Amino acid sequence: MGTIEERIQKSETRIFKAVFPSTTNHYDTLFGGTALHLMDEVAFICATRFSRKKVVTISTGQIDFKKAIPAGTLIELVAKVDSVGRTSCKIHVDIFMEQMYSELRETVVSGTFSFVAVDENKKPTPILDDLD
Ligand SMILES: CC(=O)SCCNC(=O)CCNC(=O)[C@H](O)C(C)(C)COP(=O)(O)OP(=O)(O)OC[C@H]1O[C@@H](n2cnc3c(N)ncnc32)[C@H](O)[C@@H]1OP(=O)(O)O
Repeated sequence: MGTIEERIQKSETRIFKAVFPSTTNHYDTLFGGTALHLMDEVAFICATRFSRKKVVTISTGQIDFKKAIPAGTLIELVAKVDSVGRTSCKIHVDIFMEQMYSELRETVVSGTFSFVAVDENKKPTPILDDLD
């Protein structure tokens, strides 16, 4: 299955979304709760692809909303393993905002999510067990 570093590279996970009005609030910007939902989802996919085990969210770190994300833009969520413990791993997520009709791209939201690998009894189990 490769080294930890190779698994971290291979499990980097990216999702693009168009910010349509159905996802925005009354300011015409992406609703914060929707951003959190998408971040938890991409972090979950990344942790799952990294460990190839059942994982559950145990905590979130600080989430920084640096800029509002207007309707009519594109966003890319990028999740990457930040650190690895015995049964847990921490995933860093950035949301990049892109204009549709120019190359302008900037980081607008960042945060971390921690996951624990669980066994069939829902108890913590080693996050990796088949390292080369
Ligand atoms: C994908 C989803 O939608 S999941 C839904 C939301 N999440 C859930 O429902 C999870 C509910 N929580 C639980 O079931 C339990 O807390 C479990 C199974 C995750 C952990 O059980 P616990 O007995 O509390 O875990 P334990 O104390 O042994 O710690 C396990 C790991 O979590 C880490 N951990 C514990 N608390 C935290 C925390 N607040 N933040 C970050 N890591 C933590 C520990 O350091 C340990 O990591 P390590 O082995 O890498 O050093």
